[in-house]
Amino acid sequence: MLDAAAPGQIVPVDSEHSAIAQCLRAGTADEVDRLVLTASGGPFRGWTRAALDDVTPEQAGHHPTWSMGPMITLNSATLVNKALEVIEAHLLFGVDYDRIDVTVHPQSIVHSMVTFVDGATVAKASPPSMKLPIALALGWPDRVPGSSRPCDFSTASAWTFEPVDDEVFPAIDLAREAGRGGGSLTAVYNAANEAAAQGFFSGAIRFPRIVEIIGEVLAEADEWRAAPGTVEEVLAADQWARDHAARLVKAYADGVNQ
Ligand SMILES: NC(=O)C1=CN([C@@H]2O[C@H](COP(=O)(O)OP(=O)(O)OC[C@H]3O[C@@H](n4cnc5c(N)ncnc54)[C@H](OP(=O)(O)O)[C@@H]3O)[C@@H](O)[C@H]2O)C=CC1
Ligand SMILES: CC(=O)[C@@H](O)[C@H](O)COP(=O)(O)O
Repeated sequence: MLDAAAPGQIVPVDSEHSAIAQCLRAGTADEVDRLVLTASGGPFRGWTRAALDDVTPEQAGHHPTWSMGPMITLNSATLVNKALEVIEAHLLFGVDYDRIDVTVHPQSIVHSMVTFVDGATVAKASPPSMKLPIALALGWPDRVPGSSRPCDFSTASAWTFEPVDDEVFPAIDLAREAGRGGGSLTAVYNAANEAAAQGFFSGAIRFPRIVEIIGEVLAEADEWRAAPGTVEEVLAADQWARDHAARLVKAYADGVNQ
């Protein structure tokens, strides 16, 4: 898709990538040091790995700051949403995985940031609403007046940032590995997640198994490391990963390591 698009033809709508696109206006491509994606941390921020074993689909369906559909809400809870956003940021902005960070910002007001080579970090802030990024994408590169209410600095508020707990939430590390691996591995990651998520929604597997299954599918995915020549090859990788993840879901549901 990136190869087929004309320069500037793809305008991001997702709040994080919209924020990065806005921050990037503050400098040249050569002046970019790091991209910093913000994550709410989801409903289970601060939980232990053991506590996640008993999470229900209903609990995973309650996002702390955004009202979204069931799949992206579950992906936010596993941090797979942020993992996919890291992959997307790499593809959209051409920045190496080593230079894309994630920070947990539970208030979801700073939607992402760019750090430049002189040490300046430019952040994009607005109350959590998709109206602004959608309006900006429609009007791009012009801003649409009144598309969202701005931050209110007349009352006290605190914006906090903390590191991701990669031990409890390994989804982002796995995505970086898949991205660095190249080929169709990121498609494998996405498809394995979708199949494992269905397993969780149906009650076949526990919550932490979703990301464990992604890791297990990726560990067997060496045949998909080659750069795909056609869309059909990507779809074949997608189907292979869905089938493999579904087999793992069934094995867990049948009692192995559940
Ligand atoms: N909601 C938000 O604030 C944000 C959403 N996004 C992204 O936007 C997308 C939509 O999210 P959201 O609106 O929250 O999700 P919803 O679950 O509310 O909506 C998803 C829609 O996609 C349709 N759909 C799902 N699978 C297929 C398919 N195979 N073929 C055709 N239609 C399909 C569903 O149809 P049906 O109802 O019939 O199943 C549904 O109408 C996601 O990719 C999400 O990551 C990104 C940033 C923010
Ligand atoms: C609204 C939006 O753009 C989502 O991507 C949202 O940011 C997801 O929240 P998490 O940060 O919890 O993944």
